[in-house]
Formats: sequence, C-alpha cells, structure tokens
Amino acid sequence: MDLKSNHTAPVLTDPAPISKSRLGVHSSLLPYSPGTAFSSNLFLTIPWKKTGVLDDVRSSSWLDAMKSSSPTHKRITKENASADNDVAYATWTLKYPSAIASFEQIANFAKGKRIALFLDYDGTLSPIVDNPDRAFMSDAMRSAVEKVAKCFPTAIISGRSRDKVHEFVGLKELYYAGSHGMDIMGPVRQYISDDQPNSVRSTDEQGKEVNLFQPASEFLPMIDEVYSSLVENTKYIKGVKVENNKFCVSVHYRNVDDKSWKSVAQCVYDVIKNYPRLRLTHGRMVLEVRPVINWNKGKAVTFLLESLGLSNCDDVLPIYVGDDRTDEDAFKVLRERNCGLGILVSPVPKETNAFYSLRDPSEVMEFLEYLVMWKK
Ligand SMILES: O=P(O)(O)OC[C@H]1O[C@H](O[C@H]2O[C@H](CO)[C@@H](O)[C@H](O)[C@H]2O)[C@H](O)[C@@H](O)[C@@H]1O
Repeated sequence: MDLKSNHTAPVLTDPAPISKSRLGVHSSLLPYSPGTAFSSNLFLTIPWKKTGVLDDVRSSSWLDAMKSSSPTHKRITKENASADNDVAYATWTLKYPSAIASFEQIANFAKGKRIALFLDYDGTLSPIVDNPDRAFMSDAMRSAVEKVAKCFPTAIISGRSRDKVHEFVGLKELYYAGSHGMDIMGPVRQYISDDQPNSVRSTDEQGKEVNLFQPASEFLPMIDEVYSSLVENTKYIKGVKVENNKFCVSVHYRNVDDKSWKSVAQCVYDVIKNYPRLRLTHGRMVLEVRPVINWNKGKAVTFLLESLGLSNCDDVLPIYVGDDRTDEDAFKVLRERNCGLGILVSPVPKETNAFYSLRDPSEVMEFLEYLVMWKK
C-alpha cells in the first residue's frame, strides 16, 4: 500500500476535507478528546476540576453518558436489528466500508509492507456478555488469532488487567498490553535509544527476555485503595460489579436496574472526588477510573511499533481492530501518523476515527482468516 499515493475508498469515503495525498485527516479536524492539553511528560496539566469530572454527577451528564454507552440499553444483534437499522447500517458502511468486502483494497495497501496487528479484546475477540468474568473467546477465534500471530507481529491491547486478558487469550505468540495500554509486556527495545523511565527488562513465562512498561506504576497503591472503596461503596447496589484492572478500575452497571444507575454514579463520584489524580471515562455500560496521565491505547500502539522496530510508515502497515471508545485513541493515532488502518467493530453506525468496519467478533475472525490466507 502506498499511503502517500492517490487512492480511493478510505479517502473518498471520509467526509472531512483532506489532502488527496493523505490517508488521514488533518488533526485539527478530528473530534475533541478530553484532556488534550498535555505536558511534555506523562502527566496531564489540566486542573482536574476543569475536566468536569467532579461537577457532572450533579447534573445529568454522567447519566446521559451512561445511557449512551449502550444505545437502547440492550445488545443489538443481527437478529434484533430492524429493516430500518439495516438501511442505516448499509448507509454507514459507505463511509466506513466493511474490511471484509474491502479486503482486496486492504491487501493492495499492504503490498510490499509488513503488517503489524493490534487487537482489542472485549467486543472484538469475544462477544459482549453480562458477566465480565465469563467473556471467553471461542476456540475458533483463538485458533484464528494464533494463526494470524504466526504471520504478523500481533498485540492485544485491552482495558482489562494484562494477566486477565492473557489468561483469556492463552496464546504465547502475542504481545499483551493491559489497563488500556498502561501495562505493556513487549519486546526488548533494541531499536531505539530513548530510555523510558518506567521500562524494565523482565522475563516472560517462557523465560524470554521482554520489556515491561508501566507508565502508571506509581498509581498502583492508589488504585488498590480506590478499588476497595468502590467495592465497599457500591455493595448495596444490586448487580454492580467492580473489577480491578491493575492500573484502572471498572465499575460495571450492565446488570443494574436503570433506576439505580444514578446511585452507581453517585457512589463512584463519592470515592473519586477525593482523588484529584484520577479521572473517569465511560465504556460499554462501565465507568472506568484511571490515572490522569498522558497515556492511552494510541500511545501504546506507537510504543509497541517503536519497540518492534516497525515505526517506519514506508514499509509497515499497522492495523488496529477495536470496538470501544478507548480504541478511538488508537484509530486517531493511525490517522494522524498517516499510515495504518483502524477497523471499528460495531453492529450499529457510530462516529469513529477508524477507516473500515466489521459488524461483530465473528466478522473479526473472518477478517483474520483472510489475512492469513493472503499472507500464504
Ligand atoms: O479494551 P477491552 O478489551 O475492550 O476492555 C474494555 C472493558 O471490557 C470489559 O467490559 C466489557 O465487556 C464485558 C464482557 O463482555 C461486559 O460485561 C461489560 O459490560 C463491558 O463494558 C471488561 O470487563 C472491562 O474491565 C474492560 O475495561
């Protein structure tokens, strides 16, 4: 793929005014993301209160965000999608074409390049289920991931703790990044000279030398403390589940009655108001508490590409597949780097920084299988 040459679908389907010679859009046209003013180090310099985290719980914005994190409050599947939804979806795919239907085009982009593959876990490799502890991937998906990882350097980047996602996936051929990229076990960084202060050499389960990068390591005691407080504060709300993801905490309300969502928000607020160095983000029926640092899945992709010696856009095509808001940071990085493709997994139309789409994990599996066949 020559991302710098004129080409068709990804550029032409994007509504933003873009230069014909670019695959991505100009960064100034990209949606605003909270906390954009960063210091040169990892810490955000925005005064915490100005992010709105504290004030919002008394207004309806927390609740609005909680509701919008899952349209209609129920899972939308192929089966319950109405004809209207089908039309809306088909229209949306004009803007974000199916990565399967457009596979030939993706393969053309990849010609002469090395693919680096980044995969989200929940909602991408495993279907969304009510119990986060039972979000298992199928054996068929595991086999597809294993095969693709033998063809291309592959990393899983998840909001879960690295150990948990490793346990779910159970493959050794991959790199794993947990806590939304704040816990990366990657290759030893022999291609670059910068010394990352939070990087340490370590060995993985196979005894292989690896690089462990944990930019939020100093937050560990704080996160543990907050996790315990959140468990305690929410214990009377039926259906709440608090998950310790090591460098962040998830408060799930998927199984909580709508009428109690406000109480969930209040409980979380009551805890984090005491921690100005933590912030709140919204995922799929989950409130996520995480450190206020300038690090996200997009930064993790850049870090891993550097670690793998694959940051040269001329001969590398990074592909990132994900379904969640936190994956947008990675899609955005690929757009802004002007090389690489984001693929959003969604059964419903959504605004996104990705270029392509896939409907659900079964289509993700099909796409991975296509990549393997193409490589062979
Ligand atoms: O980055 P990801 O790998 O997509 O992780 C994001 C969150 O995924 C999990 O929660 C989501 O999936 C659950 C299982 O399907 C579902 O029950 C929940 O409602 C979803 O929000 C995980 O439990 C979270 O900790 C992750 O942050």
